[in-house]
Amino acid sequence: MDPTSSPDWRSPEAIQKWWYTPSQRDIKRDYPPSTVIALRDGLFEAHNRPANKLRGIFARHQQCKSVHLVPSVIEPVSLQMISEVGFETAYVSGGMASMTDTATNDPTTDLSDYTYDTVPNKVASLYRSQLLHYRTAMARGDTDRAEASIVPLIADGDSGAGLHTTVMKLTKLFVQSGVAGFHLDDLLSGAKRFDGHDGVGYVVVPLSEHVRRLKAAKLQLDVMGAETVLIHRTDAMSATHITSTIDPRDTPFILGATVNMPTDLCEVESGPLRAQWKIDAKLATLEEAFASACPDLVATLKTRIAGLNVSRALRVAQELYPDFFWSAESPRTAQGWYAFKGGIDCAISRSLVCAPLVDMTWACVGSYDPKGAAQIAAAVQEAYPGKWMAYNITGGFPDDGSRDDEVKALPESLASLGYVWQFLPIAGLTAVAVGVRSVGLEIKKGGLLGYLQSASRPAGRTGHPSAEWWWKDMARLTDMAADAIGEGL
Ligand SMILES: C[C@](O)(C(=O)O)[C@H](CC(=O)O)C(=O)O
Ligand SMILES: [Mg+2]
Repeated sequence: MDPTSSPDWRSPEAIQKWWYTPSQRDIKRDYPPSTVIALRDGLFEAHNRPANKLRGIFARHQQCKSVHLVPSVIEPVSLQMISEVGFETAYVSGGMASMTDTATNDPTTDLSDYTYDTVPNKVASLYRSQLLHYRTAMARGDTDRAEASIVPLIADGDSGAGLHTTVMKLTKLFVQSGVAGFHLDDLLSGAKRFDGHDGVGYVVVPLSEHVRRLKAAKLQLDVMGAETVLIHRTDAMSATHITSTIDPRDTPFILGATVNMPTDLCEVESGPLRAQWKIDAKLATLEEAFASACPDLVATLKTRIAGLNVSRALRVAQELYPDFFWSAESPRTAQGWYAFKGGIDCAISRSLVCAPLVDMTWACVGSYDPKGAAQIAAAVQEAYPGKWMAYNITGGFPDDGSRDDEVKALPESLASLGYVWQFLPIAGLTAVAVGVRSVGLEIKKGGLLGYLQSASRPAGRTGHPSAEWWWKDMARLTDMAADAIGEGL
């Protein structure tokens, strides 16, 4: 039955009851059901089956203390292969989408500067390909295969593409696309530098802005009656800058100059002068700077600045010790960004604020750090026992010098820390590259026979996308439709 035709669709009591169900009861909401009702459409568009399936998969892994390790997928054929070899979920990467499918067709680096329908469109085509595989498996009477074709997709929502209205539109597109879960991060879109030039790496937004992204997404999910899994991602671990100092929760991580420099950073030329400026300015957080300037009063400072943003905290510090110098303004970049001390403490602090707003937390890492993974897990699990957690294995890793036995044991060790989902964001692209290259080389070497031996016959033996599936299973459904429509006479 269409949920929108039920009186529950517009009943505050029914929404409240839904919010008490196991999938919803741990989410903190600050808005009443009446807001949700006011924003509701008269159409039901959520694909809750994959979302609920995903919830079941995570719950099972949590119960078994295992972690679900999955690759990403970049197109429908890979997705089907992923499902056939037994993966239960798949990741749809923004970075990989930006290299393969953007509205302008220009492959680019991973900057989330593509139009915000890019990843939802990718998800939609993958999801709809699953439905085709579901139909053909059912036509063969293979109900298990049909069910296994529905692989819940977890997608990259990047930074939400804008302020709250855009986040809500993006969320709506994701829900319409058939996504089972998606993540939103705390980055400033398009601002990454990959070479660390001038000390700029990842730029984060204030925690309050990230919280607004997550709340906007959850509100939209509520509006649509969607069970979609919402994932918080923080890039705090790699953050070097922040766009604003307004949020008191960011105070411990804002860096300032402890030396009163004759120029501000943005006034000096790029290059060596700029690098030297940073060395001379001796950057430190306000508390670190105060601890070395006036160690006796640091305990008092800590109590007095709790809950204050840096501009208020600086005033307090200068009341306590009038000679104290510290400036968050002078190290600002030409773009106006503030210097920021990213790292594990910041990732933990952000994860703890966001955990109650979402189903899963993820602190994005550039390489595997067992100690860091354990610290984050311990902090999140202590505050929110049973909160689902994700871990990514990105970049060059695991070919980073780790021993093979360490790499092999990694999923198990993550599982023991409480992680339930571990994913390989660029594996989909790498797998296509390796597969196509190896078949291509066989064709070059062996001609037609090379193709038969390396591609066509193995595909025929393993099922899709074999000629049999193409010409028989799928064609049978098309022919059935033609028969049903008849000759038009
Ligand atoms: C996970 C990620 O967001 C992605 O788009 O796949 C990227 C991956 C990468 O850049 O290697 C990320 O980690 O930011
Ligand atoms: Mg991404």
